[in-house]
Amino acid sequence: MPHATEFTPNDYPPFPNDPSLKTVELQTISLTKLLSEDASEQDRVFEACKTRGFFYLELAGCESGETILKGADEICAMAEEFFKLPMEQKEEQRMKEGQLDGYKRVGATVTDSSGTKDTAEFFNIAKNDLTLPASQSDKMSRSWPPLIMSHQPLLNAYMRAAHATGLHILALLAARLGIQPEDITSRHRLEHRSGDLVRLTRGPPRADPKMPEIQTPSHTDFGSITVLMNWLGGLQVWSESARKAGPLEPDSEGEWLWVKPKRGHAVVNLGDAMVRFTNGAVCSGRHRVVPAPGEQGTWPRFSVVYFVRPEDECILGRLEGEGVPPLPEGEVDEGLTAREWIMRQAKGLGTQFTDN
Ligand SMILES: O=C(O)CCC(=O)C(=O)O
Ligand SMILES: [Fe+2]
Repeated sequence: MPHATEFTPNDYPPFPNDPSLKTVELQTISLTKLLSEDASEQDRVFEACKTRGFFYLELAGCESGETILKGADEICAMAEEFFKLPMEQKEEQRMKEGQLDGYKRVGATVTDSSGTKDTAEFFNIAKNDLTLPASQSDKMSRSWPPLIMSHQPLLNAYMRAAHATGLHILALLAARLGIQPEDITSRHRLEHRSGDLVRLTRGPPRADPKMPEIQTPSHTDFGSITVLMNWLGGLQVWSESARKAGPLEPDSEGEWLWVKPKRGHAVVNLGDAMVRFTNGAVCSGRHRVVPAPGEQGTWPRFSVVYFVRPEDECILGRLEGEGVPPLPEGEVDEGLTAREWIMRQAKGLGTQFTDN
């Protein structure tokens, strides 16, 4: 029996307690402690970012954390409504060539070199549009559906909290690497154009108990830092930390490990831009999404992701800092802008921008 209301996290069964499911051990970092400049919490986050590039962020106890925690539930209820709209209405919001925002239907992305299609749909909502004051709605890059516009205050508050949280973490990593924190913050100004967005994703229940359908294919995130809220299992990380970007297949021996969802916590991970800025001092972990294991897999899986990305015109290259390794003799940065990098990676991930 399909579930009539799909996003009901209080009804979800727990992640299975099955020793054959290998899970990853991630550090749990308190946002409240980070915001109060707790040095040992900063040490732990720095360590997590130098190794796997993934950690749990405990959200309770501070205003921005509570905004994310409560906001994600409300945004997810909205996402359920959005994905229930007739396909023609969703397709009106289709992501077109050269765009990062909009709707991507099931199957628009290939997940492997033999062309297997993805099974999740997502909707990307642009930070630059939803954080505009109401008097400037005419400056929006597209006409967002009424469902989104009626939630603008919620999305605006969420985006600002997630952006500020991400930047706080990036700035402290910079400081630990001897990079001027302003060298990071000046490249991620909220009002400036960037590929920042909220992504709402819906993956269907597991169709085949053995073969995991791929909801989101293997990738590293393109931007600087990602704040992910999810309620069901399904996210997996590649066991070997790598510092090389690029879809689709992992380039090292290893295996997929489940990331257990943890109530009250975001999953935070670094993206490729931070690897570039730090010339590999920190890691951008490879991950993918499959349907949740066990009983959890009978539910559709939703996630709400905020991507903090560098400003469009920012050059992705090594920043100066005593903890940042030098480029090899004779090597220079490619000089790509963040926009060029993100568009290139989005294409490489296999997103097809076709009408069919
Ligand atoms: O849905 C998730 O849990 C993560 C999705 C993801 O990795 C992405 O959209 O980049
Ligand atoms: Fe991702």
